[in-house]
Amino acid sequence: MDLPEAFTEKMIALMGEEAHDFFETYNDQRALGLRINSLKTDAEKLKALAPFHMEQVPFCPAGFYYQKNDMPGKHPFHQAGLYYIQEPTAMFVAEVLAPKPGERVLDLCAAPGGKSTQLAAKMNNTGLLVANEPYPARAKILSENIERMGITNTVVTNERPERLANYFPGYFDRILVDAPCSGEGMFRKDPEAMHYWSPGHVAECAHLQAQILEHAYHMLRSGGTLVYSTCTFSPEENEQIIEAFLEKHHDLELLPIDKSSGASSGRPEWTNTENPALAETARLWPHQLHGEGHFTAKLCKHGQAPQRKQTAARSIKENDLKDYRTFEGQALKKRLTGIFRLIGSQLFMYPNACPDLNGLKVARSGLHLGEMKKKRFEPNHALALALPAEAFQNVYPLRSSDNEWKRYLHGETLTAENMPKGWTVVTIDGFPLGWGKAAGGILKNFYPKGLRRRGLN
Ligand SMILES: C[S@@+](CC[C@H](N)C(=O)[O-])C[C@H]1O[C@@H](n2cnc3c(N)ncnc32)[C@H](O)[C@@H]1O
Repeated sequence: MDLPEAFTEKMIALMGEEAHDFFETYNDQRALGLRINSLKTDAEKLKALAPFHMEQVPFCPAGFYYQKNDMPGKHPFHQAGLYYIQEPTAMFVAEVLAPKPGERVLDLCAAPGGKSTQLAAKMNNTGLLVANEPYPARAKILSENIERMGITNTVVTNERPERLANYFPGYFDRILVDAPCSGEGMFRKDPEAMHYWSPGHVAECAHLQAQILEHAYHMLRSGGTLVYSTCTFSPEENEQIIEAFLEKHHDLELLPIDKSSGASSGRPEWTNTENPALAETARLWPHQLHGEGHFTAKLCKHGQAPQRKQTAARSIKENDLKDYRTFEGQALKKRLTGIFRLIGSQLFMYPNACPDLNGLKVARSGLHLGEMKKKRFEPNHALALALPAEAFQNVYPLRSSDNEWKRYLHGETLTAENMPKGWTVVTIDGFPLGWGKAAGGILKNFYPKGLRRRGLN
């Protein structure tokens, strides 16, 4: 691999003899990982059903290495949201933030959603996760991944961090800043990243990272935890960012990170002050474990944090849910309760802990239930993916061992003789894949047009 010359020179200056082992990894295959979605299944079930070779990632209980020929992205279980394909060292970060059910959590730089989907699973779909991404096209991908994984406790915002900071001062229990970076850990995965790399780009990223962290600081409550991470090796974007952040805010303290599963200490000697506390940060190196590489710092805020009074989001009236309730009575076995909100004709169920989101650019507000049409309700794909098969009245079962699922994911009509008329959830080996509507011996296909054929033969 033709690494940028200035990059190799810099790494040799920093690492000395160790640089040899580090550069050797660029001749190896990159590490491939998937993380099981604990909201839908577990390792035992997936191992029994899926034809993949799964080997435990040591620093993430739900994480597994797979082999190139497995191609889990092409398996229908991917569309059913049973796992997220994620670079293994990236899985370390949400383990360090370790959010708990019921908390208020912010993922400030969230697209495409690897870490957000992991955080939501760790929160067991409760509390409130705000997953933010400033670029609209990337926010859309993030939103689709939140939907695929059946996540209902998450609001996807499409905002600049400064606007969110005005809205949510002192609000969050935990914040993740998985910052845009120079991506030195991405060179094996995405060789394009090497073309963007330059010492100037590293400096630009460092400048942006410091700004983003400032906004995150203002949104963290007193006693709250902030995790900062990058997928790059440069000290300017890692230890030096944390060094400056600690100097600016004396109420921040670096917390220790468990390194027993292969992470190593941050490098205070790569900073100006050589603050020994920086050794509490963690580096995951590709020559020390199987993965591409990450940096992670965990901080606690001790000082006071001014807050803004938030108004809780209020549900629309039960009377206005009539068409939805009619649909629900026919299609679901359970009655949903929560904060129902209409955005235009689209009906959502907000996360229970959600404030009203007036004034924010929101790409997804909790569970998208469907659309209120004239005197009828049409369910959204998100609803099929958010509930287990047992929650639906009518099920059209497909098996991954047959090829029928390809026809469904391609958008074709399926035969449905002797099926009860109406909304039906299509499952793959017992896991919901999407909607169909049975009538006259056929199942009309409601798999979203935008998702059809994507990544499939
Ligand atoms: C390293 S990626 C995040 C990866 C994501 N956390 C995941 O695990 O899938 C950084 C993200 O930050 C976004 N970003 C860029 N500039 C930003 C800014 N000023 N504030 C917040 N996010 C920004 C990028 O568009 C990108 O999606």
